[in-house]
Amino acid sequence: MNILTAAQTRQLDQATIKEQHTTSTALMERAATALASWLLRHYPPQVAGEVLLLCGPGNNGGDGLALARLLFGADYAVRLALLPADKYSDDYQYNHHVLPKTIPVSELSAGALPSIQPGTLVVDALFGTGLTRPLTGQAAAVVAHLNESGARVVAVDMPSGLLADAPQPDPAAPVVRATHTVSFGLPKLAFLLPQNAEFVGEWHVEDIGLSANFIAQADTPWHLTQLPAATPRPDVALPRRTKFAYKNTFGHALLLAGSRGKVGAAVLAAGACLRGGVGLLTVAVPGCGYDIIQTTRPEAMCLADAQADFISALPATKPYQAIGIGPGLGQDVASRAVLEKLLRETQVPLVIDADALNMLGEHRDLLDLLPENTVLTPHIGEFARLTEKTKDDYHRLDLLRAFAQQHRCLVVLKGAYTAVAAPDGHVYFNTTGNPGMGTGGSGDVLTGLLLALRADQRLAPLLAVRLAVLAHGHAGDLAAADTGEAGLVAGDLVQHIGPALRQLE
Ligand SMILES: NC(=O)C1=CN([C@@H]2O[C@H](COP(=O)(O)OP(=O)(O)OC[C@H]3O[C@@H](n4cnc5c(N)ncnc54)[C@H](O)[C@@H]3O)[C@@H](O)[C@H]2O)[C@H](O)CC1
Ligand SMILES: [K+]
Repeated sequence: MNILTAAQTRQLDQATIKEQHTTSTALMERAATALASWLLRHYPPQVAGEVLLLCGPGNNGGDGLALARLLFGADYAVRLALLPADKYSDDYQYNHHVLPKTIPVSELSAGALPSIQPGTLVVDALFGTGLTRPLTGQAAAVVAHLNESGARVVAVDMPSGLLADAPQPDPAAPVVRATHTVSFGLPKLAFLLPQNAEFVGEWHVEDIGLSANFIAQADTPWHLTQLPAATPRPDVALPRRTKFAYKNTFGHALLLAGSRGKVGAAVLAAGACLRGGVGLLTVAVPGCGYDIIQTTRPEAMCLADAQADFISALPATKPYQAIGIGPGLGQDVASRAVLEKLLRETQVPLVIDADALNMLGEHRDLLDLLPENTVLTPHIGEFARLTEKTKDDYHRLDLLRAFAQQHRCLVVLKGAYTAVAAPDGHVYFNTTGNPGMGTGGSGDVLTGLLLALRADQRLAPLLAVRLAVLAHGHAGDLAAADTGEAGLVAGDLVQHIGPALRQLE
């Protein structure tokens, strides 16, 4: 699914109105109805206590007014505080006009602040995607007051003060710190960046029947990767295996991994690759790992002991459809020699992770040798070593897109919403996974899964990478359902890859 900019969400409204022969007021009613049903589910009247709705002068405020009317009808105790402005949108004025007269409304006078008791449930309908500049004056004072009040805040569409698709021009300007943000149709880019989490809180998207055609054709570099069951128009799915498919279809992969004390990384990556459906797997580990691989993963072939010391001589790479290098490899000179040889000599699709990534970071001239559609899987620290350190998630996204375009590679930037950057500069945010996956070996499992899907001759490079990231996160969600997030270990991910992949078909 595409992620739209603030401007595109306005065009989406217009497209929906035209396509469905409806009106902006009717769209607002849909938004308010979705908000009311969300509140009924999460904060029913007996739990909510009094609901204070803060309304701004535009359609975000209009949503708040319409919501107040609906909540009042659903037996909530509601109170309104309206921010004065020199102009109000038409839909705002309509909803203000039809407000039941018995709802207490305080039209805040210039400079006045609403009275907010700690624990009050506040609906933030001050500003949404129409925000064009940092909040100042009374709007800023109201937001600062709200943030100090201890109230639980449900933000309508956006936490007021945060831009939907760009960094804050003034980091000192106040932004609502919402407990929940309830948006419409699809998430904003801002929801997917960790630095905004303190303002967005837990985000939710309600379907209000916005034009799926407009969303699908919108020209945007930002996209979501979702489980097929989670979206009406899945854009990724794992093709079913036909009866006549055979081992070669699913490829023969080579995994170069492991070193003394870090053979476990090779075991996890090998397990994930096998569970990921690879046809054949050959693992090249140093001598110390040979017996361990043979016993823990008998399905894998292990380079014969003499050859297994691949640090000196890279095995012939012709028989393989994909090669993975990095998990637990170590960064000694010999490993670098193998990586360099691999980059210079083979055109086989590569998945480069962990220690091999760090070697690229230290010897950036090697980046010029990357074959097209090489998959790199850095976490934020490894990506900084490949590009530059930054604390700004927006700047990091720019770096990510530029890097993928410059090196024509697929970069999997691991994080809360793992972002896959493609050589054309498009970025795909993953929507599966949980914090329990921040556990040792989780990255090795992803590498094995990427290797399996890159070896699958039916999958184009970008689809293979998006599916692997989606399945990895989903395996984590399935595993956490059993073990809890704290109890989750990387081996559990491997065990749940099969069931996870089944739900991608
Ligand atoms: N498709 C959808 O997502 C729908 C969204 N809806 C709601 O509409 C708002 C967007 O409404 P809009 O009138 O464009 O703007 P806002 O209400 O966000 O802002 C009001 C107004 O405020 C002015 N303004 C901008 N920045 C500032 C500032 N820093 N200080 C003071 N005033 C400012 C500017 O003139 C804005 O126009 C969207 O968020 C949804 O809540 C529809 O209701 C349903 C479909
Ligand atoms: K808002």
